[in-house]
Amino acid sequence: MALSFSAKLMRGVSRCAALVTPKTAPTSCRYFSSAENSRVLVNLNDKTGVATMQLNRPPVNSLNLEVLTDMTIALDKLQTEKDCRGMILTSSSPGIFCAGLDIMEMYNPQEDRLREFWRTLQELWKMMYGSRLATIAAINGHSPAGGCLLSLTCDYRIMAQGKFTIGLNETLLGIVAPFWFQDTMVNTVGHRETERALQLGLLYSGENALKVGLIDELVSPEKVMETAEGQMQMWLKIPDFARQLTKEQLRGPTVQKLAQHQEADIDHFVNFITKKAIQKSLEMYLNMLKQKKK
Ligand SMILES: CCCCC/C=C\CCCC/C=C/C(=O)SCCNC(=O)CCNC(=O)[C@H](O)C(C)(C)COP(=O)(O)OP(=O)(O)OC[C@H]1O[C@@H](n2cnc3c(N)ncnc32)[C@H](O)[C@@H]1OP(=O)(O)O
Repeated sequence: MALSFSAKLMRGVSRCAALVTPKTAPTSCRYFSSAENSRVLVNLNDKTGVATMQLNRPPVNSLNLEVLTDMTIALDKLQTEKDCRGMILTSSSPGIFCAGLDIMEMYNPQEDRLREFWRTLQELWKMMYGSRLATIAAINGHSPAGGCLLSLTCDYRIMAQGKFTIGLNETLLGIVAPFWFQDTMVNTVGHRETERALQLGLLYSGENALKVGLIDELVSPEKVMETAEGQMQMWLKIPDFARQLTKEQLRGPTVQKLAQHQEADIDHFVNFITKKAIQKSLEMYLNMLKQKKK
């Protein structure tokens, strides 16, 4: 019998439930996952109640099924820690926050895995967008497509200055951002800017992202984490209950919309991605990425 998503989550939680506390760790800092080969590195500072989650899948932190699953498990675990109040999402590879979904998950896919991949992304998005935690994205590098989406699920975004770009560029790959990607963008920058950005597949510079409100602050790369930590202190001055209910009122309807159409959205995604023309577009985009190096 197929396991429900939550059953799979519980299985995953029990597999990685042991908290690892390396001898070198400060006593206030608990490591949920610190092995260098973990795809997601998570630690919780018991003194501040703030967790840090680092994407750790070099070279570009593209999101495959395993990374999405690990993030979902880690977030679930943090949310059940009653003393955890905030989370900073960042990357262990300065220069690349996240290259978005792993295109290899969508290119020549096996249908079962493709379905599981999309469902896991949906679940992660729902958990992140509706999280009881105050969440801040410390965007320390490029953040296209799914990378931009991840940052948009946070309550506040701080990006590193430099040549990095951010945006929902799906149309450049010949694919379409689904309604819940669009909703997240509309809720952040408004309808008109989303129309322009998504149709053109705009990748914004940090300066332009700041102008349209896609990010909240643009700071030098070495200041990204300390700015995130400082900002988090402000968010945590607000009583959790009041902040969480306010977030729920503002974001709940958007989360509910996906929850109500989740199965149809998976069918739609699978039908769309497996079309010959879409596979051709993905192939051309992958070739373009490879050519760029030569
Ligand atoms: C009508 C309703 C429709 C319903 C739904 C239908 C459709 C579904 C929509 C799906 C939504 C999709 C969301 C996505 O996130 S798609 C992914 C989009 N991502 C990108 O466009 C980013 C592509 N990557 C880059 O632009 C660059 O890699 C970079 C992030 C700027 C970093 O540049 P650089 O440091 O120069 O690294 P390289 O380009 O050399 O990359 C290193 C290797 O990594 C491979 N790579 C890069 N990105 C990805 C990726 N997203 N997935 C898989 N692989 C990736 C790249 O090819 C290099 O590989 P190599 O070393 O083997 O050559």
